[in-house]
Amino acid sequence: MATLSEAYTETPLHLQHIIPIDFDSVKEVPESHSWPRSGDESPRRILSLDGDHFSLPAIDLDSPDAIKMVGHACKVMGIFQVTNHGIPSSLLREVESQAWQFFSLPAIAKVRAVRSPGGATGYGVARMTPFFNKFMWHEGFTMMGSPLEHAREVWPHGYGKFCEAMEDYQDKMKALSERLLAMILKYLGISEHDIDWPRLRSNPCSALQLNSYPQCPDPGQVMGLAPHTDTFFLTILHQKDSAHGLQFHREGRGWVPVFPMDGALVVNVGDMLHIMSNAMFPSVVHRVITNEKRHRLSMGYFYGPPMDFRVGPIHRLMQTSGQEVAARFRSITVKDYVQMKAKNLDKALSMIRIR
Ligand SMILES: C=C1C[C@]23C[C@@]1(O)CC[C@H]2[C@@]12CCC[C@@](C)(C(=O)O1)[C@H]2[C@@H]3C(=O)O
Ligand SMILES: O=C(O)CCC(=O)C(=O)O
Ligand SMILES: [Fe+2]
Repeated sequence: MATLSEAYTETPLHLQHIIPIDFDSVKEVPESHSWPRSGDESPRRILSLDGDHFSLPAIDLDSPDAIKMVGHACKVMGIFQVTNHGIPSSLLREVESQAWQFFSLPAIAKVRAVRSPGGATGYGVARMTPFFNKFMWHEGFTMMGSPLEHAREVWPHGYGKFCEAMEDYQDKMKALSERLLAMILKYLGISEHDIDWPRLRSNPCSALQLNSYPQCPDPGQVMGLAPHTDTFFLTILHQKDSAHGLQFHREGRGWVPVFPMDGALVVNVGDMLHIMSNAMFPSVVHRVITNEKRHRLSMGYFYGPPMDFRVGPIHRLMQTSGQEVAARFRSITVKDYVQMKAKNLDKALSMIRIR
């Protein structure tokens, strides 16, 4: 069966710029990284916070109402926070510390772990970079399972702790993703008979992405991560301490900041859950802005179905109270959707939309 990395090898080569600039050596923002200062997409454009403090709901996963609250948050916002998620804080600290050690290395050392052209894992700019005419103030490190192959290039004699922490984190994130997905399906009234649940869980596509947003001399000019939706079912994000930067887009309100909450993880709906829920759950558009004083780190875990799984609106959802609801998307294999997204980014969803 094809793997997620194999799906990416078909991304056209001209869509690949890979190595980030050496942020330590730049004293002012180069033209290549300077985004328009005005307009909706400007990094400066945010929700006016005066008198309008908005905080993302934090759901206690151990609460008896957790299923209802998770489902409701998926429906109205497509993004929420969770507490009592079962990820030990010691592991979160260890992953932060390992990520920090990696991104603090000189550029020449990080490049030893660079993502190969057509590859999916390793160090580099965000995959979506070629869709924008400016670069982002960001560097990332992507893993799908063990990061050994890259880590031993960076630390030939000391890669053990990095690999151990990243593998343990991915195992625990996978379990949490399964738990959240099960809650979401339960909320939707979907049983194991309505969906091939064992196969869905058998060989999921997943990735861990470490994100680094170095401090920037002029944050209003740069974009940490440009607006996008995530491809898979859901993303679980951990933000290191209090440096904020993540914003999501809300119709009629603009860009809403997500302030990190100690001990909470951010969960957002991705395209595949949007498709399977027949657009009941929005695949939330989000972006990241940077800080002048703080270097920000985040870790995103992406969880989706196996590569050969067909995603489409769940049939059961289209038969509510005896009435047939029309499917809003055609079904597509995960592999084809990943490739479509790699070639078309935000146009991919509309390419499979029926109505
Ligand atoms: C599994 C993945 C999702 C992702 C591409 C990737 O292979 C690993 C990194 C992910 C990320 C993070 C930044 C935004 C994004 C659009 C990108 O360019 O790389 C997402 C990708 C995605 O969800 O499609
Ligand atoms: O760094 C963040 O807060 C968000 C990262 C993100 O959107 C991603 O990795 O897809
Ligand atoms: Fe994202």
